[in-house]
Amino acid sequence: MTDANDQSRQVILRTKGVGKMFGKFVALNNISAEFPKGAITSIIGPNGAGKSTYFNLLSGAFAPTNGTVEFEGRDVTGLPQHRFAHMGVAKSFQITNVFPQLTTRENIRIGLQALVSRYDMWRPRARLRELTEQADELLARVGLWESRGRTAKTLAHGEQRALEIGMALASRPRLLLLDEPTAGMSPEETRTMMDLIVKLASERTVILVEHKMKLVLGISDRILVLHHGELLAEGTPSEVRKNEAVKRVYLGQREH
Ligand SMILES: Nc1ncnc2c1ncn2[C@@H]1O[C@H](COP(=O)(O)OP(=O)(O)OP(=O)(O)O)[C@@H](O)[C@H]1O
Repeated sequence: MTDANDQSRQVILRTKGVGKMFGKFVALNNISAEFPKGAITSIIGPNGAGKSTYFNLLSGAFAPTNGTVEFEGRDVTGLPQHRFAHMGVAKSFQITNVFPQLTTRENIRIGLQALVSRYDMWRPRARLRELTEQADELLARVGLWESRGRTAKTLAHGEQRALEIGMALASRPRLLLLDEPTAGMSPEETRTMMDLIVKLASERTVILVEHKMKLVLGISDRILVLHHGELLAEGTPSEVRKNEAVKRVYLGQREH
């Protein structure tokens, strides 16, 4: 975790009064929040709270109906998704998004190849060697180097999610957005994924969506709590844990 004073000095992402309507339904209402650079910020809340909708606004998948999104001090509201990727924002989804027939290494290489310029077509062999080295480095970082020759479909669910994160890292993002990275995982896979997130956060900012509060309390620098599309609470894990409104929302839920 980073020092609290450092965090307050630099903000990588900010939303000002963002809202999202689906027809007449208000999925998200007037959310203003700041995401400190170099920190892990988790967005939590019960089912239907608006977490995924907020995630989609932060990653540029949706434009907000109202309000603005700023990345590194620049207004990026409504910019197309690929512009977010170019600026240094990468994301991974709840649903695993790997190429099942390809090997683990080939999957990562595809992520890297997306960054290849036309010039590289003239020196394919050198480029392939370079890509393979970079892919192996990324595979090691997400704990999959030993599985580099396996086809992705034979990997366990947790390993597929790690692979997807490896693919997201190929663009060397400054901000990594993760939507429920432990969804559907066993307790052991969940622990491995949490360790990986902490490791990755030492090199870049991480924003995480999660509906199980307990899971993120130990690893987050800051927590935002959404409920019925509103920002119910925000603060450090201990502040949020003590918050009466948060306790009420989570009370009686089996898994938190
Ligand atoms: N495309 C859409 N069209 C209409 N309503 C939507 C759409 N997407 C989300 N909603 C509604 O907006 C509200 C917030 O949904 P959202 O998926 O953001 O919640 P969530 O906190 O991520 O929930 P979960 O933990 O179940 O994934 C829900 O009531 C949902 O039904």
